[in-house]
Amino acid sequence: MQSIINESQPGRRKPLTDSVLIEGLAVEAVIGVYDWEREVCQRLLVDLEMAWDNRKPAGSDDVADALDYARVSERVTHYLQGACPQLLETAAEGIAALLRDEFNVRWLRLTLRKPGAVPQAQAVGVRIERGDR
Ligand SMILES: Nc1nc2c(c(=O)[nH]1)N=C([C@H](O)[C@@H](O)CO)CN2
Repeated sequence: MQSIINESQPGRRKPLTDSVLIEGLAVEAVIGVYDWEREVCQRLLVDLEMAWDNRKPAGSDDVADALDYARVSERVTHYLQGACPQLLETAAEGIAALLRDEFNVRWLRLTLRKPGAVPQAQAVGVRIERGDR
């Protein structure tokens, strides 16, 4: 008997359970809503979990099959240093869009922290999830 959830149906993708991680990527960038914030660089910390099928790179031992966390880190840094948004939300959405468009990441969870923003707090930030695993 056919089950109600049939993953062998054409067009139906199996959820990806593997991930590639980047944690605590530190980037100095212009970001903020106040005038003084447009004149200085502030530290941002990026945490990323990105769905990826890690079986192929594990089999080939070839970084070309992997989601290269070094290339992603470089691209995210470059984006943040060029975008100069006011809000963390805007920055987070921009990063999510480029990961999906340029790196073919189908699901991601992104946490963006601004450790210096509220002196009484260790860090403040936003977290988003985009796409489907
Ligand atoms: N949800 C948000 N709240 C605030 C942000 C932000 O990006 N997202 N930004 C600021 C200021 O830029 C702040 O970081 C200055 O300390 C305030 N609130």
